[in-house]
Amino acid sequence: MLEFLIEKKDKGYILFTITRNEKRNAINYEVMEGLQKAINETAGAPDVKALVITGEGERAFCSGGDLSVFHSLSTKDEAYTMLSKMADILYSLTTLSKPTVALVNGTAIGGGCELASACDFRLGRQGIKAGFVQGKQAITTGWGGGSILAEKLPQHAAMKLLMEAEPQTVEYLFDLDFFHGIYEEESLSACEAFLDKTLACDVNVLESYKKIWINKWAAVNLRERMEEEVKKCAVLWESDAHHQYVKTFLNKN
Ligand SMILES: CC[C@@H](C(=O)O)C(=O)SCCNC(=O)CCNC(=O)[C@H](O)C(C)(C)COP(=O)(O)OP(=O)(O)OC[C@H]1O[C@@H](n2cnc3c(N)ncnc32)[C@H](O)[C@@H]1OP(=O)(O)O
Repeated sequence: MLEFLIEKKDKGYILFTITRNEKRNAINYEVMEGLQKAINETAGAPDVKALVITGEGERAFCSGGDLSVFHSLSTKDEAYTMLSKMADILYSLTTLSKPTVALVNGTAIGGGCELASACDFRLGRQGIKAGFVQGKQAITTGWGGGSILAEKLPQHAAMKLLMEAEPQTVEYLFDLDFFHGIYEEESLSACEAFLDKTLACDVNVLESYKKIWINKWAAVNLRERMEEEVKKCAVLWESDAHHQYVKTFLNKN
């Protein structure tokens, strides 16, 4: 069964859905490939103006890395290979030439929050929670999401989220400017209403504006900072404390 869906919508955007509800939309290697494909298709299609990312069902947007797959990565070097692969994808998502939306329809945990941070806009469904919980798992954001968050949020807000490592309510995250809208209606309708005016603009206009931020992120060496973050996480990954967390989670479930 395919672990993701890429749909071109009539309103002029591509919808990427992780279809692993039974694993709370955790990211494995297949989802990584799918995400890169959706990014490339959005960039390459002249009639596509935006990319929207979401998760199947209502339970989870994305529960981060698939621990049932990644638990086999025990050394720093093994972890680095996986972490840097996803960091490359998140950088290409961050710097995609068109606007991007994380449609956070359910819980977002760990790498799920990194994925959302890489999007230009984040919409959260009423009642959901999201958290950069990596700190409670004896690691840090391993896909470069901490550096991305530092570009998107004021310093105090980004630091608080990363250093407290707790799932927080959508209202709390809206107040910190992590979410740009809270919705109660059906997810796609809420997203289309949010994007309505943007999708009415010419694609060249959208790309020109997006370039302002792409240039800024290049000037502040975002890619290099993400790489440093990945390397630091890879070192923590091989600690006993992190392996113990993963073992406990997998045994509990
Ligand atoms: C690895 C990269 C790293 C980074 O660089 O950022 C990270 O992403 S670290 C974060 C890793 N993710 C987690 O620790 C999240 C773990 N999951 C949860 O805390 C919870 O599942 C949930 C997301 C809060 C949802 O809770 P709930 O709705 O109660 O579902 P269950 O816990 O019962 O899970 C159902 C089912 O899904 C499996 N599952 C959930 N998350 C993952 C995951 N990340 N990887 C693999 N499998 C996952 C869970 O094991 C259950 O499976 P079954 O028992 O077989 O039904």
